[in-house]
Amino acid sequence: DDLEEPDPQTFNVMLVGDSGVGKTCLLVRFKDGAFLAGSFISTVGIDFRNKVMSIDAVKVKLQIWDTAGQERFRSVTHAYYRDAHALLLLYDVTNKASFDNIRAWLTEIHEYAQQDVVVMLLGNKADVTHDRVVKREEGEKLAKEFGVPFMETSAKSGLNVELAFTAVARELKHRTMKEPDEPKFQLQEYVDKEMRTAGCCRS
Ligand SMILES: Nc1nc2c(ncn2[C@@H]2O[C@H](COP(=O)(O)OP(=O)(O)OP(=O)(O)O)[C@@H](O)[C@H]2O)c(=O)[nH]1
Repeated sequence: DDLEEPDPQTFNVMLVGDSGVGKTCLLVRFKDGAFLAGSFISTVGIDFRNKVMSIDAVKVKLQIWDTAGQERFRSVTHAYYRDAHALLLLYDVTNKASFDNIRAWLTEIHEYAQQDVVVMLLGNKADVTHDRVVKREEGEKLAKEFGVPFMETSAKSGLNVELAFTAVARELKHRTMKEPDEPKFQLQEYVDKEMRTAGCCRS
């Protein structure tokens, strides 16, 4: 162990959204680069995984909390909102109800989370074509209405998974370690730019 190395700054990131939208899969994809196919094991209560990332040569540690989407665990997860620096709010593009519930999730976030929490809306399962019921434009529109950044992801294909966590980590790092004359970090601009350079279709 190198005792000279200081502990990296730690940020708490919480994954929230209805049961089955893919929160656990998104975390596993990000952490292990794998996809949990097959049977769906619903999260019970809350679970977390750490990941150290390098942002502009500065190490930051994300402590990622995977919450249970099921209603019966809501009171457990409420207690964790207060300590969250960022929330990744997911819906499933193949499940209209999960999208319609986003408004209720945002209300809950306003009620329990810190006022300056970073929120990003993610439309997951973007790999699915036939069963898609929520258009990307609808996600964009809702995000705009609430003033939160948005992108579509796929835990299955890996689309934008790294980017979602990196963007949030950048925003949080920027907030805490900003140089005095450094301009404010623009999360949505960053995400759009990264998606363009990755050759991802915006049309
Ligand atoms: N096609 C596709 N399926 C996915 C994707 N992400 C998750 N799934 C599937 O969706 C189901 C639910 O995924 P989970 O990650 O367990 O969902 P969750 O949001 O953690 O659910 P709770 O723990 O109950 O809140 C599983 O069967 C996954 O295989 C994705 O990006 N694409």
